[in-house]
Amino acid sequence: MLEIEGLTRRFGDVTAVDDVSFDVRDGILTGFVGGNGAGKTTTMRMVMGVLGIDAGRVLWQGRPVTAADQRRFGYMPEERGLYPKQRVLDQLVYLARLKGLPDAAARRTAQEHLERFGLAERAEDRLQALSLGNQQRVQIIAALLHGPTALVLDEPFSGLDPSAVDAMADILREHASTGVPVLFSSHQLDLVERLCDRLVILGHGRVVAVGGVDELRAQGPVRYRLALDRDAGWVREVRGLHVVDVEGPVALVEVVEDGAEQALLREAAGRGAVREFTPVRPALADIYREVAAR
Ligand SMILES: Nc1ncnc2c1ncn2[C@@H]1O[C@H](COP(=O)(O)OP(=O)(O)OP(=O)(O)O)[C@@H](O)[C@H]1O
Repeated sequence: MLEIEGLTRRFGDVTAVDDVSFDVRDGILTGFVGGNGAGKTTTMRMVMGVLGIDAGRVLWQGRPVTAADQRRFGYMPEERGLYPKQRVLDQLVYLARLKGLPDAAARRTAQEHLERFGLAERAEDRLQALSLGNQQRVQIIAALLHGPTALVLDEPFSGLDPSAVDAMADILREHASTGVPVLFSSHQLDLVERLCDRLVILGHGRVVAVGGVDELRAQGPVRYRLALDRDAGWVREVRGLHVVDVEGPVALVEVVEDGAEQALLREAAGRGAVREFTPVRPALADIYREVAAR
């Protein structure tokens, strides 16, 4: 397990990361989300030891992380940083060897990963000849080649087409299922919701929410969808509700005062047929908007 304890980093007057604490647990996919400039990249850089820490510490398996531990992690930095002019396979073999794999094993694992990401035919191309999405796939492979003990990935899904997103998601799940802790940042909340077990939401350098996706969703507003056989515009008059949307006979409302949903249902039943009255779990995007606005 990776434990991040009170990490803080300032750039001049800006406190980019301010007393940030959370765990990245073994065998679990942890999504790291937050608006532009929230401090995700800065936090990941400190975890990987490529940026100095002003306060706080990073623990790996219960003790302060060492450079040797960090070398065994798989890291996909925001700035990427492969060599555009080098051939794809040569580059991956070189990187795998740097991580300590013998030549034959390095070649075999690089080829297997290229195959998996649909890039086997591009192995002899220079990186710069590949599309940006394919360059991104190569970058991901570079982080995975050596059988990392933890994964720290900065926006691994950005720029990928849907089939590469699926391949990437499968690979992250696979790594997690072998007990590896996986932390990845993303702006794609639908993807994070689909993929993650846990979530850390950062806002202005601070942790604003952390927990299981279902747990966070359960803390969100309680909404109901009401479908009638006639216009539902009158729901705006019901006390204790926030009307999110009304379109003809269908309304989406949020309960502000306990019990308001019962009053709503009674009123609806008195006015005609109720075709549907169901609780709606808020999407992660709604939770995110709510906590980010705090
Ligand atoms: N090297 C640096 N020098 C000065 N300020 C920096 C530096 N790196 C980051 N910052 C500032 O720190 C804050 C956090 O930036 P960071 O890149 O960590 O956020 P982020 O959550 O990764 O954002 P994004 O989603 O846009 O990539 C921002 O205000 C940024 O301008």
